[in-house]
Amino acid sequence: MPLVSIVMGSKSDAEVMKPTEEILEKMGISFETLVMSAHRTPEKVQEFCLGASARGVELVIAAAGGAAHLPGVIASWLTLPVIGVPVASGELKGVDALYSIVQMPAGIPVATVAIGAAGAKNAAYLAAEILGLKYQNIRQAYESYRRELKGENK
Ligand SMILES: Nc1c(C(=O)O)ncn1[C@@H]1O[C@H](COP(=O)(O)O)[C@@H](O)[C@H]1O
Repeated sequence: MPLVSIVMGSKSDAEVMKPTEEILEKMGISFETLVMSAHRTPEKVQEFCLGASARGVELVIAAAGGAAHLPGVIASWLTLPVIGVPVASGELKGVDALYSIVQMPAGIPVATVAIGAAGAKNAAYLAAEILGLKYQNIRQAYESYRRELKGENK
């Protein structure tokens, strides 16, 4: 059973989300990667959301570009933490996605990270921080990464 669901609006977002998968793997966090769209496949989104908690999912990382409603719609169905990753797709280069994801109405938060590669990485690190509150092995893996990072930047 995966702890984290990485959900993206299109197969075309997959490349951007590779670092997220790599970091989760490194931290020993089980995950699944799914493609679904609040616009194109709304029933699939609903089905995913209704079943997520029962399947043991504890956190969702949702990536989308353009009119990026997917993270917010997922957050509206769930009471699990949702981290939103704005993808730079199309003419507005991710600023459209950033604004769509970050400007949620009060009560339905989406923890929004930066556009693109840095955001995709930070989504995984933030997931490790959140899940590390409950899982000691994840906390240790994340703390070990932070020590490494400090060493590299001395
Ligand atoms: N923002 C959304 C949603 C959604 O929010 O439900 N569904 C697809 N998309 C985004 O459309 C962009 C272009 O998709 P295509 O490359 O498939 O045309 C992608 O970045 C996707 O995340």
